[in-house]
Amino acid sequence: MESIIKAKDTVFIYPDQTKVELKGEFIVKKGERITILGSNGSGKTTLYKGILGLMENVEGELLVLGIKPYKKFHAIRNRIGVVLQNTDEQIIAPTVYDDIALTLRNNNIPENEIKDRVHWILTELKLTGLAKKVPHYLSGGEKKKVVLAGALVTNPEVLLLDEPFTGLDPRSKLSIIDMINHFCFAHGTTIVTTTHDMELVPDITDITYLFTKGEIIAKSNGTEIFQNLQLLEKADLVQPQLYQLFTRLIDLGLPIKYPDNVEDGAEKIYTAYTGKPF
Ligand SMILES: Nc1ncnc2c1ncn2[C@@H]1O[C@H](COP(=O)(O)OP(=O)(O)OP(=O)(O)O)[C@@H](O)[C@H]1O
Repeated sequence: MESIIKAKDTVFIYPDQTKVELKGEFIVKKGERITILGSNGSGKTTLYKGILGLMENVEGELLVLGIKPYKKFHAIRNRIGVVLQNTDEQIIAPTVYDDIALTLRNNNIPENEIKDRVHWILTELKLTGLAKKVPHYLSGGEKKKVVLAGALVTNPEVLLLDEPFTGLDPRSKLSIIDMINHFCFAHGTTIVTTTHDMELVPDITDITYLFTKGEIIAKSNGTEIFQNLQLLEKADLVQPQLYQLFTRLIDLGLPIKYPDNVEDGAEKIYTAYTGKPF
C-alpha cells in the first residue's frame, strides 16, 4: 500500500541551527491510526512541523502525500488537518461558526457552500449547539472539539493530533476519542497522534512508534512496547499502570500473559484466578 507519510533518517534544522535528528523510518499508510510515543523534546512536534511544510531546512527523506512538504506547501496544506497542543493558538475567530469556517474562507469557497460544510461537520461531531458561542468562553474540552471540527471541515486525508488529551478530564478524553474514531472510520481518514496518555493508546491506535532523542527505536502495536521495560527505559517512559500490574503479577509467578487492554486484562486475571474461561 502506498505510504502517505514517509520520513527516513531525517534531520530537521531550526533557524537557530538546533538539529533534531530522527534516525530510522517513520511510515504512515492510508487509513492507519498511528501513535507516536516519546519523552519531552524527542522531536514529535518537530516531525509534525516538517510534515506540515513548516520546516525549511530538512535533510534526509521526507515525503508527504508524495510531495516534499516545504517545497509544495500549498499542494498539501488543505489535505492535512491538525489539532495543536495549545488550542488557543488555533482559535482566532469571534464565534465557533466563524472559526470552523476560517480555512474554507481562506480558500475562497462561496459562503453558501461554507454554510453547508460547517453545518455538516457540526452535525457529524454533534456540536451544533456551540455554533453561535464565543470560543474564548468555552471549556477546554469544548475548545478541543471546535479545533477538531475546524481541522476536519475540509475532510482531510490525514489528521495530525498533537497531545489532543492534555488538560481534559477522563470523560472528555473518551468523548474526543469516540468522536475521532467515529469520524475517521466513516471517512477513511488517516490519523497520527502524539500523546503522553499511554493508557489511551489502545483506543486510538493500530501502530505505535517509539521515539528517543535522535532515533525511532520501535514500531509495533502498543502492547508489545508496553511489555518491554528496557525499550521504555531507553525512551525515558514508564509502563502504563495496567502493564505495571501485569509485570508485578508475572514477577509473582502467576501464569499470565500481558493484555491488549483493560477488558482483556480482566479476562486474563479472571481465568488465572478461577481456572475458568471468561
Ligand atoms: N523553534 C525552535 N527553535 C529551536 N529549537 C527548537 C524549536 N522548537 C523546538 N526546538 C527543539 O527541538 C527539540 C524537539 O522538540 P519537540 O517540540 O519536537 O519535542 P516533542 O517530542 O514534541 O516534546 P514534548 O513532548 O515536550 O511536546 C527540543 O530540543 C526543542 O528544544
